[in-house]
Amino acid sequence: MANTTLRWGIISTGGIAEAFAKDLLVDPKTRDVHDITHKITAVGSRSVDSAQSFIHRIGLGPSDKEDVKAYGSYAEVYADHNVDVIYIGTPHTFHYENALDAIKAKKHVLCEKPVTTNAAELRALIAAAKENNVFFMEALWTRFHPLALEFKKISESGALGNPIVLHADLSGDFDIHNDAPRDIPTSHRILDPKLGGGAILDLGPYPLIWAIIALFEHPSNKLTKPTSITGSILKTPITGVDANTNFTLNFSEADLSAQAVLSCSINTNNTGNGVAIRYEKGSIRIAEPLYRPQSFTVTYLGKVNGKNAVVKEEKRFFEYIERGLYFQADEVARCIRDGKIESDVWTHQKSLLEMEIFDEVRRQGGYALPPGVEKVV
Ligand SMILES: NC(=O)C1=CN([C@@H]2O[C@H](COP(=O)(O)OP(=O)(O)OC[C@H]3O[C@@H](n4cnc5c(N)ncnc54)[C@H](OP(=O)(O)O)[C@@H]3O)[C@@H](O)[C@H]2O)C=CC1
Ligand SMILES: O=C1OC[C@@H](O)[C@H](O)[C@H]1O
Repeated sequence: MANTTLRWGIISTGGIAEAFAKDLLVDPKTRDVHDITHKITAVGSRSVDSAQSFIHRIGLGPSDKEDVKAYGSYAEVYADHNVDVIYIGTPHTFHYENALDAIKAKKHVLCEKPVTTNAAELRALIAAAKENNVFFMEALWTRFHPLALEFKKISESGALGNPIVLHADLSGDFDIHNDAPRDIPTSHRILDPKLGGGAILDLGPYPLIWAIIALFEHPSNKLTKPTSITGSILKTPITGVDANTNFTLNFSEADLSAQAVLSCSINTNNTGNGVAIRYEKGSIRIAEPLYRPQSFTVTYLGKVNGKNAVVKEEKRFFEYIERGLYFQADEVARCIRDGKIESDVWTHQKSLLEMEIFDEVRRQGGYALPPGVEKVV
């Protein structure tokens, strides 16, 4: 098969943009991928110095054969004819306007999670992507990991029966209470409500993605939305963002009767339990961290001497070069090559479901973002 080269323009020069750019530069052939190549042709930042320093940090410099442009604005990247697709790594509350600007410039877009601050913004972006005939996807990288693909196969094989209950938590202690000195300032995107701070928008996508794969995507569910969403939020008095959020989803519309119990926190660490899914005939436990697990254990239940017992247990391990952010980039490249405006794996519908759930959990928990932060309501 012919090799397709996708030319990336990177918007912003923060933590995840750097990790993503470095992963893009991992030669696909070392991962046994031969149909696509990724090339970074432009980096845009609010400061040209920052763009230049970013290019240097990711290992592409003036002496490099690659011609990478450093721009002191995002708009110049959208206008660059040597860019096919824009990667957006700005804080959540800028995703809508950055993605819209890129789409209007007829660029394809891969936008960090959470794709927007609410469902209304996302609906507007999906409409804009369709109108401009460009590819648009939320960067839910975990969905593209080989572990997730293998998990899905086993989960849907029928060997375990239908799923019944899923528990998943992703937490991180960001040291929000450490006053002397506070580890993160109140202007940090995790604490600042103007940047969509708090647990639900930042960490919530990860427990949710496992519920989406195991329950929403399960053939017995027939892609029906949760029949109920129940959310509970505990806010931090420091800035009023959600520190501890729990949400429960029931899937009982089609041929499934299953519940997801999900949670995320910014002031304590993970539980140590990862994801646990109990099925009619066994269970699957996925190791932490939920955004990049590297193993899962499948336990099969059966009858031994007439009693319920574990009849088989299998542990599967997965190794990735660097962080594994390139799997989603490969999907983007193949979709664009094939003329698609949407991934079949992480669809617009799934991102929309995610944002609708977060809207409802924030509504029930009383976490409203400051006026003007949500650009479409
Ligand atoms: N997929 C994953 O594993 C991860 C995803 N994320 C997601 O990526 C996004 C960014 O997170 P992260 O990289 O940690 O954030 P950082 O704060 O490290 O970087 C954000 C970058 O956005 C740009 N920016 C534009 N406007 C602002 C503003 N007003 N305040 C701060 N930065 C601004 C800056 O780049 P510049 O100055 O160059 O314009 C900044 O460096 C979030 O939406 C988060 O959810 C985060 C971590 C991991
Ligand atoms: O996407 C993410 O994954 C890892 C977390 O630590 C981070 O806060 C989040 O943005």
